[in-house]
Amino acid sequence: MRFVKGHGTENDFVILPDPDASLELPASLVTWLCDRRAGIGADGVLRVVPAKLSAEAGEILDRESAHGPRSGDAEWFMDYRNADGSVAEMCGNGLRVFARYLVDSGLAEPGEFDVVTRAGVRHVGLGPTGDVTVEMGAPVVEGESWATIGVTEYTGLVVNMGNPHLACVTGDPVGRMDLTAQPGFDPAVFPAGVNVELLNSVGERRVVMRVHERGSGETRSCGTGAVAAAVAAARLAGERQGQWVVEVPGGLLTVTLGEDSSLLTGPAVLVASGEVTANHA
Ligand SMILES: N[C@@H](CCC[C@H](N)C(=O)O)C(=O)O
Repeated sequence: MRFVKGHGTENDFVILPDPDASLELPASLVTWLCDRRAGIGADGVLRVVPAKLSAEAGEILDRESAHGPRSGDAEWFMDYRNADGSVAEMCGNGLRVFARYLVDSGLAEPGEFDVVTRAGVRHVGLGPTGDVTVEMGAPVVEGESWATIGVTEYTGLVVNMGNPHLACVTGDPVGRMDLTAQPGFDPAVFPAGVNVELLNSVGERRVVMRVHERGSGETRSCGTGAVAAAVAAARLAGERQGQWVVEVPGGLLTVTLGEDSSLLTGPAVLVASGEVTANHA
């Protein structure tokens, strides 16, 4: 099996090209690929599938066609899996790395194009090298909820980015928090689990964020989480739009909040490629 390894602000992925849509991805294969000792090691897997060969992508494109002609142009479907093998709707850093892979491998021209994700069609923009920007859609704020870390409870904003987030702005320094275990959360609000972001405001339109991701544990960055964090910080500052810098353990992301949209910009790099023989249980 051919693979490429890449990361976006150290949120890392195993990329699996699947040009004829023949690759099966049982959870056991994904967890083995993502295993940092027994496998390649990653926070998730990105399967690269031609949209026209994927029934799932076809359904998404049909559903989206009402939103405009652009969606029909998407050539590639990003099949994203978390490190535990679970399927997620969307991955912002993954999509930036996915786009970088398409351009670097000659499957897409530098510039702008669309990619199908389970959360819908997403527009990406990138040059032959450098940062990648993703149009992340409109963040949907669905009220407030709580998360617990140890005995401490944090209040946060429920933000739907296609996938579920709870973004908690706090005065407790996030650098000192123990995010090794899944934070407690309200299963009535998040029946399918949640990605939990903890953040401190550290300047004008600048936050420091750590995240515990559903299905992957603590990661060094989360793109959808960075947008959710910017939305929470903006609301607290009485703002709705503008550009926010989100410092994550793996680097810096820029989030631009618009009236009905959001953009995520940051680095996306490919670091290795090779052949792997699946020998998972
Ligand atoms: N790291 C991703 C989010 C990946 C999916 C998430 N763990 C979920 O289950 O919703 C990002 O960069 O957005």
